[in-house]
Amino acid sequence: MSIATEVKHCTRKYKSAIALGSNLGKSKDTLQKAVDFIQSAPQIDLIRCSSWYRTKPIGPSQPDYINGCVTINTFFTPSQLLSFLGEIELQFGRERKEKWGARTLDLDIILYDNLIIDLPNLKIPHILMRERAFVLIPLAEIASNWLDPVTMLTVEDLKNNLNYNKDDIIKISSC
Ligand SMILES: Nc1ncnc2c1ncn2[C@@H]1O[C@H](COP(=O)(O)OP(=O)(O)OP(=O)(O)O)[C@@H](O)[C@H]1O
Ligand SMILES: Nc1nc2c(c(=O)[nH]1)N=C(CO)CN2
Repeated sequence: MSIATEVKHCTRKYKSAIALGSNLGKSKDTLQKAVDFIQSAPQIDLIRCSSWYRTKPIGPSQPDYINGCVTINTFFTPSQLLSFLGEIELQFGRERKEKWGARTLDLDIILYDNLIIDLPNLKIPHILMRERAFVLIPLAEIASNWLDPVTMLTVEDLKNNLNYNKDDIIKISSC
């Protein structure tokens, strides 16, 4: 297990997994454009993009989501990556209203190398990743062997441990 309270400066690229979600507006277009944005950053190389899934909302009553995941190699530190993703969310008109409420775009850092990051505004691995089918199913498609540094289980193992209704998460298209 590798615990880091912060990575101050990257002298090499680190692998990271990002979850994307949207349930307001033209969600699939938004997500596709967000992937274009992510890969246009000089500090980022896109490795893989999962399929897109239509998923039932967890939380308050709201429209279905489109969800997916990407893996990247990046020179961004975890905090720089969080700021970069926050800027993209804002560009797509994201407003923070209610917790777990509807949003045009949500970008979460799920994993960053094999590091455990515990900052006030940033927890990696994402604290809810192990219970979210809408994260683990797309992520297992593109990074099944990645080890969660907290449980030392692979993404595939975590996915297989999930209890979820198969009708609540439907693959709709490739990235
Ligand atoms: N791994 C992470 N990825 C993205 N944001 C994170 C992470 N860990 C902590 N945060 C913090 O979570 C804050 C709230 O995020 P956000 O508004 O997207 O929450 P949410 O999408 O409603 O809920 P959830 O975090 O459960 O998906 C962000 O401002 C960020 O500082
Ligand atoms: N299906 C689904 N449900 C959610 C999602 C999401 O991306 N997909 N995001 C949430 C808050 O981040 C809350 N609930």
